[in-house]
Amino acid sequence: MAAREPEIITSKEKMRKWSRAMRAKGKTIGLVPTMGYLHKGHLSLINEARQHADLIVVSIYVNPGQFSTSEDLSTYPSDFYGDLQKLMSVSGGVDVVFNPYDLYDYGSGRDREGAEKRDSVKEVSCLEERGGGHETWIRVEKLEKGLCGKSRPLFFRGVATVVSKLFNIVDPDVAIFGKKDYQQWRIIRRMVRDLDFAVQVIGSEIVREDDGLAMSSRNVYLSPEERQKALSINRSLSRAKHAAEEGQINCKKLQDSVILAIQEAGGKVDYAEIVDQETLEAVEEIKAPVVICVAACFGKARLIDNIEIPAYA
Ligand SMILES: Nc1ncnc2c1ncn2[C@@H]1O[C@H](COP(=O)(O)OP(=O)(O)OP(=O)(O)O)[C@@H](O)[C@H]1O
Ligand SMILES: CC(C)(CO)[C@@H](O)C(=O)[O-]
Ligand code: BAL
Repeated sequence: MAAREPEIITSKEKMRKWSRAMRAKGKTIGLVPTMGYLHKGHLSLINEARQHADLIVVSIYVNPGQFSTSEDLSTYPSDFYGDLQKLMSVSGGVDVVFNPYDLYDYGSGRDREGAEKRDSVKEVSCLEERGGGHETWIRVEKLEKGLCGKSRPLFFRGVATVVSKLFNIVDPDVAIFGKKDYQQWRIIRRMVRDLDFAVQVIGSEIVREDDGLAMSSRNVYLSPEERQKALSINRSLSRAKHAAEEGQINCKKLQDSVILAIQEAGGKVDYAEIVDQETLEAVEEIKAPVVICVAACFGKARLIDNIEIPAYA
């Protein structure tokens, strides 16, 4: 099939018009939210979206509201034209790339309120630091607290808020998220349920490199040596799953084995926890379906990965 160029829409007003026009024609819309620098993991989400919707919108937006001021917003990798080439290679194509310039631009009513308030707030995201006056945030209060939320306390606030904005603008029937970002997927599902968004949220399986490393835009930060060492993440997760299959249901023992393997490879473990798949609460023994979630740094790359384990006991 000939490569099809997606339409590029850069303003929220045009995006909304397109979406309304398509819905008026009876078309269903699938949204794949991304921050760009696309890889095969992203493309798998598009393929999944194709199974559920007539038209596909891929958003590419590096959201300042989910980065703290000490994180990598300014160096986050991007390659918009490379991304377009990749999107054109997807079977069935992509209808729209939504690459907004005005997501947090509210027109002439802008003020510097966000910046002025900065001193009184302990943690601010890059969005507030810039001071556009945005002050409405969505918090998924319990699910956002553990795992990545411990070291990135504003991250999920930023994600839930920007995803809500995208849902309001694109008005999709279906949205696809990768299970690599397991906590993010669970948070979006809970937000959609709790706030009655009319969007079906689908979690799509993790896509890995041939050697098992979970694909991630931030893998580009790894030196060849760090990349080799980072394989300890997936390998230790697979070993822990195997041990659970063999009857080891003590979570502390399993977690410790994962932490040790990553540390021995030179990684700095942020967390390795076994949690309930739905509530993300820590469990002591595997009796119901769990997921082992890991975040670890190799050099300047902070990588996350996980493995689901059904209950064996
Ligand atoms: N290897 C993967 N397999 C499946 N989905 C993925 C994979 N990597 C990313 N995704 C999904 O793609 C969507 C967009 O993610 P994003 O653009 O942040 O990419 P990323 O590779 O996760 O980047 P980062 O390295 O910054 O975390 C998210 O829903 C994410 O879970
Ligand atoms: C969902 C998302 C696009 C929101 O900015 C981002 O967190 C991501 O790429 O996973
Ligand atoms: N994949 C989630 C985006 C982030 O970690 O900033």
